[in-house]
Amino acid sequence: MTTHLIKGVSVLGGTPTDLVIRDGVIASGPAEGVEEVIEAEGLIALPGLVDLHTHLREPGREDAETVETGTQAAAIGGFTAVHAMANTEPVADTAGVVEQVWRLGREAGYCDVYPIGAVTVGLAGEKIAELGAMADSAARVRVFSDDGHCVSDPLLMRRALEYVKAFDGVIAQHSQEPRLTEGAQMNEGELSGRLGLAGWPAVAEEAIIARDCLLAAHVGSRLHVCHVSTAGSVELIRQAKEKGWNVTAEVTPHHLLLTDELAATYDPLYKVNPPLRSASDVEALRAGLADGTIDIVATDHAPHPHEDKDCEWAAAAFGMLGLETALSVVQQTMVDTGLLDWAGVAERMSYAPARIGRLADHGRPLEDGAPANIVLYDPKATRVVDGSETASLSRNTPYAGRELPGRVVATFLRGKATVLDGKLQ
Ligand SMILES: NC(=O)N[C@@H](CC(=O)O)C(=O)O
Repeated sequence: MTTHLIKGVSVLGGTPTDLVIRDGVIASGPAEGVEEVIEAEGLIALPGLVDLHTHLREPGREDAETVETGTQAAAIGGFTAVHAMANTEPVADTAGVVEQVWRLGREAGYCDVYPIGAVTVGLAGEKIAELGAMADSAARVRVFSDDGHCVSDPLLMRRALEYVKAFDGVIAQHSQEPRLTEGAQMNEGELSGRLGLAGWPAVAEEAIIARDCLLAAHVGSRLHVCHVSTAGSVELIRQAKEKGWNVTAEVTPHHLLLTDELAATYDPLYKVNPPLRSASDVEALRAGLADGTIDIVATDHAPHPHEDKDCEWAAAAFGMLGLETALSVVQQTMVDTGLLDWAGVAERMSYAPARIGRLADHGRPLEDGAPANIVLYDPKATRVVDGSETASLSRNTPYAGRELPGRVVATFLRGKATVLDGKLQ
């Protein structure tokens, strides 16, 4: 394995220093035997990013994404670990499917893949899946989610929360009261009325979050709230944390930047679950992420082939790409606004998601002896996003034509460069 010297890099935005990567770890002592030097003046080194919420689509929808293309997109975005959501075909609700996804990730070699197990069989919300078998499998599943669907039955949710305590698991809930969102197309408000699209009320998200926080506290288990999108949700999570309950939460990059005003274009690129919300929700999400109420940024990378997006709004699939642009959007919304420093970004995009997923080798400070999972990032670069150039198999980025700051220059997975000079290796 190549020994790298990264010269003059600013670790988490601190004073420039040299980093040596030898035999897959960050090495101490003099830079002996260096084979490749990376001049990193002006670049920031962060621990490899960890995504708790990625849709890789394999098995079943390899026309939208495969484990290989999705992890290539992840590496380009600076990620060294992704959690793969369970809504594949077949659903990842057995040890066999999660092991298949885990193995495909290892074979591709761009990024570690940690499969998420479904909470209920077939995501149908009727019967608890084989959570223990998935936890005991080679994939060592710790995160369980029916994402795309809410575990709406309170008794099933209670049982799932109780069940995962045995192996220190967590239920990642897609908080959406189904009866309140039947046929919903976009955020409920004055704009949905004007556009004639069925509204998706904030309370549909908030009612489930409130219920689940109470359930998690009642049984003493771990709850993770997926893609928080409203100001009211932030407030509920704040209250749960004040009470000391074991609740964590994520926000997506798109909910930190984009608003429901974009639905006025009727362009399904902006159709997503949960929907883009109002400017005041965006402000509350940014504040919640800054003060730690929301623990992490997770991409909810949701690739869809063009035939599922290139159609009228009501018929289009929900979801947007996120892996390749996440760090830039976080820079624009949180760092360039003064809400977070780079250490704060490392906490929310690497350390904390690794803790929630119980990952040992990711989300570690860039210290001697730590696995060399590293991203080198140029915060001064800018680019206009080209929607036709994605490592992802799909093209449904909501940022096409938008100028975003920053550029991932290199990504290292256990000392092996997966990206160098912005290009996949
Ligand atoms: N987030 C999305 O808009 N889409 C997700 C699942 C979902 O509907 O939540 C997907 O799998 O496409």
